[in-house]
Amino acid sequence: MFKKLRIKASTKRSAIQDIKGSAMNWLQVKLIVAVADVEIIANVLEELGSGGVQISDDPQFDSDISAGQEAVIAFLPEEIDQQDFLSQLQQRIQLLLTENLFETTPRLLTKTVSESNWTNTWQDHYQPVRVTRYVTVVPEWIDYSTQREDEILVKLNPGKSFGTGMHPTTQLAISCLELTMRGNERVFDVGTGSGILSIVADKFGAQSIIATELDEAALGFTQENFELNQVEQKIKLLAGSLLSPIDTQADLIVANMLPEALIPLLPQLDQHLLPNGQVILTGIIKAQATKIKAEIQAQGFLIDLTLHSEQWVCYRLKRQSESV
Ligand SMILES: C[S@@+](CC[C@H](N)C(=O)[O-])C[C@H]1O[C@@H](n2cnc3c(N)ncnc32)[C@H](O)[C@@H]1O
Repeated sequence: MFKKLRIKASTKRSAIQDIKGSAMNWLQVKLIVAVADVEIIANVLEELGSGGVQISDDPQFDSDISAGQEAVIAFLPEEIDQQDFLSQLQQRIQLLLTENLFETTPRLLTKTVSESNWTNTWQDHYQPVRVTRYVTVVPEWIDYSTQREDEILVKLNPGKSFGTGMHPTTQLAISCLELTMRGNERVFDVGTGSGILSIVADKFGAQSIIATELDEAALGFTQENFELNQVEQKIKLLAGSLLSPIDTQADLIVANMLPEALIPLLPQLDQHLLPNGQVILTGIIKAQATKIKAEIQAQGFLIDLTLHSEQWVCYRLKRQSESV
């Protein structure tokens, strides 16, 4: 029994077209984990560019799991480099194990499956989602009209990139943008993925936006999403790591990335932030919040707003020297 399906971009636009049309086989990647480890492993799968992530939680229906365990399941289309995906997945798990982030060691199972059993569910669940008071995220292929005058629509096409609006960290970042932005800000969006936070920042009245992304394979989808929302003129998309591709300063920097990317970002913030600038950081799992907080303070920032969702935390920062 699948208790929930987290909607994540599939791997390629052509894969989406295959989902909609002809039959194909997929590699099912199934990780048997302790219940407490579900979020982190689902997040890793999504960051690596998996398809829809299902979570199976009932041993009656799933003989691979026993009490206290759940299975996090992703499907990889034939056309992506599955071996590369699996090797990256194993490396990430190893890294997280060395940081003692799992309650138990995840068990990896793989098998080839036909698409028919899951793609309908995948599409059925990828529906418009009202993320905040104002923002609704809508899959490109769904006809949706605003339900309220002040509703802000963000149209997205799943691609290899992360950021469908369904993940708690994306939702935290959007909520924090909504709480923070007053209009006319220069915004940097680090690790833009699908581009969702840049699009939202534009809708909230940003003066200009620069988005960076390490994963060059995702950039085509990001650009398509900018065009879909007619914000491509406003947002400059740069390939590269963290803030390194940028040599200017912003009023607001937003980043939704795992701590392994956030920690090296912290020393880059000060030089990229205008006076009275603010920073929104999420992607932080509660177990790592203390470590991140210490790093934030060590870099001369303080946290003036904290938001939580499920096991995730979002911090808004400003310089300690500008705290009054
Ligand atoms: C969790 S996703 C967030 C995507 C989107 N911003 C959102 O909020 O949904 C993190 C993104 O950061 C990118 N990323 C990871 N490390 C990075 C780095 N060092 N520099 C730039 N982007 C990075 C990943 O490729 C991924 O697209």
